[in-house]
Amino acid sequence: MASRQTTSLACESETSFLGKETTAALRASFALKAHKGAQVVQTPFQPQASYKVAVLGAAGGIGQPLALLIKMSPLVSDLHLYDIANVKGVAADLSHCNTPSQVLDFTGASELANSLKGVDVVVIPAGVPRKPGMTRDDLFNINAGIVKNLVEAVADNCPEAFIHIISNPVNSTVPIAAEVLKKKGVYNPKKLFGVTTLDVVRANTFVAQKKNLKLIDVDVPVVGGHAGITILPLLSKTKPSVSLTDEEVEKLTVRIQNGGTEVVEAKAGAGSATLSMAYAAARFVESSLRALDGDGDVYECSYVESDLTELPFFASRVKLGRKGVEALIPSDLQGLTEYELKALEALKPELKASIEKGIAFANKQAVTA
Ligand SMILES: NC(=O)c1ccc[n+]([C@@H]2O[C@H](COP(=O)([O-])OP(=O)(O)OC[C@H]3O[C@@H](n4cnc5c(N)ncnc54)[C@H](O)[C@@H]3O)[C@@H](O)[C@H]2O)c1
Ligand SMILES: O=C(O)C[C@H](O)C(=O)O
Repeated sequence: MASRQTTSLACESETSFLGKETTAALRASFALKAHKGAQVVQTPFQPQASYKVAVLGAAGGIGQPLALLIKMSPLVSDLHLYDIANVKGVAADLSHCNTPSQVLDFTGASELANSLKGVDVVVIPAGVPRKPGMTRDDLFNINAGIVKNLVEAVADNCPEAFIHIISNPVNSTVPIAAEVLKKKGVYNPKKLFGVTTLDVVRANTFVAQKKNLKLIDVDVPVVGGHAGITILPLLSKTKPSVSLTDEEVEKLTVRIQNGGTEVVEAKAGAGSATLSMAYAAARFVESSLRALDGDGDVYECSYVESDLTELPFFASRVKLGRKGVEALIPSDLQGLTEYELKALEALKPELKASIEKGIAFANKQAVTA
């Protein structure tokens, strides 16, 4: 939950997930030429700063709409799109949007290193999605190796970058990435993030619908991890504070935990959440860029190395700054309801096992030089 309101696109108010100033700048960039009578007036547009963002898995269901949303950010000067196939057309298409960033395409392992040179933020949605009946952990066998290889390349080519891991199972792929970075001697826990923003986006949407609140106002912290019961929305910490019956809490919690499965089932074999995920990931990218740009008031939930519980990785609200995670926010975990405390204890064994599975996988693999 970014401290600036981030829950709705610009249509509802001046403020969008891109932030008020950014939204205004974006509008300006969409209207570079304003017609004033017969005269064409150029509206100058200056990005506030210029950051390079790489998307690995950019031709996929998440990658394409995510690339579009990142292309709309005035904070981005260069957008690098990498995939093992089909990325040339995506980049050609996107490059025709008259927003400031230049788009470059990179196809296949031989172009991976170049896609990462000088990059400030790397977003990784590469990998296979779920089909009905599968758990996120069922993706481990394929996606663990993909994430390992990509993070090795990140370590070699842009070790200072913020790394956003989207590929599932996030509960395990983030610990895998950490181990890979450690083996390469470049691990900075402040810059490695599991993207759990979609859980917050869902929680905000479902609570606002249930309580008939303006979406833009609702902010629910979601902690734990990103799979089933490890997703723990702290409804008692909702802002503005809402009054919910025990039955409402139970129903909302289960719906938020099953949000991904809801989409997987509706798509009936054609993949998992892509559009809402792209929206959520773009919000997290924008928050990271604002933090890099010196905004001192950026907060998001993310799955990071943590000492808030006995688990080495845990999703919580974090303060983002130029150097990555500036602080974990412990206050959300204080004064929990009995329901939340029980759910927090219940999620720990599953999350612990997923973390250990990721670490064990990474440690039995050879590091690619
Ligand atoms: N963190 C979350 O909240 C969240 C939400 C939705 C989906 N996901 C996960 O994101 C991942 C991607 O989902 P999707 O719907 O975009 O899948 P998709 O199959 O549509 O796209 C995946 C893309 O990754 C590419 N790819 C595969 N191997 C690669 C490699 N080695 N290097 C680079 N690119 C590679 C594919 O070519 C494809 O273009 C899945 O693992 C899914 O479970 C996570
Ligand atoms: O549910 C999935 O498999 C994709 C993603 O993790 C989601 O929460 O939508």
